Amino acid sequence: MTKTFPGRTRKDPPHEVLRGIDLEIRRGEIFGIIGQSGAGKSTLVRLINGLEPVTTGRLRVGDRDIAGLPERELRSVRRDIGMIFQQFNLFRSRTVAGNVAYPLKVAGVKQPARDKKVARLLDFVGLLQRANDHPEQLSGGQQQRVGIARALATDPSLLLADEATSALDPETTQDVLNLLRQVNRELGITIVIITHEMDVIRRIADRVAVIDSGQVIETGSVYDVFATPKTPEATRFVSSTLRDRPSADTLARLRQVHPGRLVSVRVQDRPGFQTTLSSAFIKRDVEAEIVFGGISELQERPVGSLTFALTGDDGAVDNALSALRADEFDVEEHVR
Ligand SMILES: Nc1ncnc2c1ncn2[C@@H]1O[C@H](COP(=O)(O)OP(=O)(O)OP(=O)(O)O)[C@@H](O)[C@H]1O
Repeated sequence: MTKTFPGRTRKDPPHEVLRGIDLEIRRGEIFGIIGQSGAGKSTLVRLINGLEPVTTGRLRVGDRDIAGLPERELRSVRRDIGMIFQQFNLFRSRTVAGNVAYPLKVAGVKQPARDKKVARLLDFVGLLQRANDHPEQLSGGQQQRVGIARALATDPSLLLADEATSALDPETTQDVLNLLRQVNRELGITIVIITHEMDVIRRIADRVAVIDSGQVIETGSVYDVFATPKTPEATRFVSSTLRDRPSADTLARLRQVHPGRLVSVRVQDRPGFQTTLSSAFIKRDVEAEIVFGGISELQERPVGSLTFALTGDDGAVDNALSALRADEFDVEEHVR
């Protein structure tokens, strides 16, 4: 699908914000959408939610094609979608319980069924004791928990989280992500999480799409995108969280203390990875010293990269690198 906004004035050209978007989000998964500010993430959320019409193409939510649906039917699509936001968007004048009760009231749920449901939701998010407090008496993480309880009130099958942890500190972020995982695993709710932080994707998502300038430039399992990013943009996002590649400053420092050629090799989850790697150097009398690196685990498989200073005959180093590349090792030489 595509989305184009008209120019602000008649003279301004139309603004094509999303181009050729071709995505499938599967029922029951946690799907991450990552991109820089302005990439078009929020617009995509507004399309999925039926708040903005797509310009061309099709958009199916569940078993309904929502492109071109009349407002009345869109409302019923929206009832099946919960939303949480960066700034929580709670009513300040209502209590915690009042905030969670609100969508139920709108849906016509009468007391005492409403009170019962609110209590169950607050218990689920761990805030039953705070039911009568007002949002400003709660921490940011607790306010987002209220946001989650409110989003779940109408039993949606899809939850859209737009930068839901961007206003939170790292520890609180982890708590909220744990709660979202619980929502997904225990209640079977599909979650679409929009973020500019690769760390959030790494911690929670099953699959991810990287969007850049309104296009999906990469999509796949979180492991695959982390282990073998294919575009410079995805590589940048991955490095921002794994910190497994030396920065330009670090490279300059490494060059001062290590005489050899500096080469980074991406870690792969395959049997004999390390043996094959080291024997490629040993066989050719190339000395390979690890000078930088980071290996971590993702979905219980190793990811990361190792940077070597290679010393030996120049031709032998070239041979070793060619042999590794031929064996599908991802090798990057840091040329001066
Ligand atoms: N109603 C609109 N009319 C015209 N242009 C719009 C409209 N809404 C969004 N845009 C433009 O679409 C582009 C993408 O915006 P969007 O908010 O979707 O990006 P984003 O990836 O969510 O970024 P951020 O994280 O900063 O919100 C921006 O250039 C924005 O100016």
